[in-house]
Amino acid sequence: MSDITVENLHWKYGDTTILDGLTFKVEKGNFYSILGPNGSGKTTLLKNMLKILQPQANSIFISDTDVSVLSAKDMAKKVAAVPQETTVDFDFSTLDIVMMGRAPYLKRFQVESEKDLALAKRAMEMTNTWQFKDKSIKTLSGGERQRVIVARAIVQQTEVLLLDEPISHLDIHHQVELLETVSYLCRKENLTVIAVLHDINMASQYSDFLVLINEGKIQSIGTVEDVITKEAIQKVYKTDCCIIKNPITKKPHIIPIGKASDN
Ligand SMILES: Nc1ncnc2c1ncn2[C@@H]1O[C@H](COP(=O)(O)OP(=O)(O)OP(=O)(O)O)[C@@H](O)[C@H]1O
Repeated sequence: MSDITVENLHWKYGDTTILDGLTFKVEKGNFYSILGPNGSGKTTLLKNMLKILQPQANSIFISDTDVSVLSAKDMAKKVAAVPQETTVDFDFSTLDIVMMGRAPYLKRFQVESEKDLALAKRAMEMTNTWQFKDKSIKTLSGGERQRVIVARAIVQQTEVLLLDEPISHLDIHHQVELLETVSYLCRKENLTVIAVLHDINMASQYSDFLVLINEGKIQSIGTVEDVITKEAIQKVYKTDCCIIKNPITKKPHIIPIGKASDN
């Protein structure tokens, strides 16, 4: 059974159609990357899935539940998110920020337990952030903060993790570390991951499946070999490329050659 179903999802900003009847299914426990050019609607899709933007009824289902009717607290038990912008304005300790991931499970005025602290420690060790636990979140670098927000998402213990360009501020070491952590969660904890990525080669290496979006529509969905084709890159990104097999992982690896000609 599908874990997430998106069915004929539309979204407009004013009179401008951004999502134009998106329909696709996501299978539980897999790593999906969403690819597509700037402005194609990837973040708008994620915001609908998180109910930051209110989706129309019967357009997004998680484990057969229509998300449009879920309360904020119930949503937070099902879906965790790592947003594109992770700046925090408050002077909280890093550990406090991660512990906020437990909020959906606490009753009013209830304080966190030893179990909550153990979950936070585990998540921070997985993301290599435990050493920052007493530091103010405001003093961390962009990349360090990103990993802390991933730890907060992990302690939320949801079925689904959505990440919007999670590696855009990270150096290559931390990009690999973060994607390996997320892949590990998929495999070991049956977490369903949907990540918006711009780096096609990283997406190819770490994803089980890809969803390619163009102008608010699904261009293609499938295995990395199905989706990463010369023709699709040329059509969607207006870029000529050659595609080789990564000699180690055997996954498709694109090498851009130049801007595609207009005809
Ligand atoms: N609040 C808003 N009001 C009006 N238009 C918006 C708003 N947010 C986004 N848009 C427009 O919606 C379109 C899709 O934006 P979205 O952020 O979903 O694209 P994206 O695929 O995530 O792009 P990128 O790769 O550049 O992050 C863009 O044309 C954008 O300008």
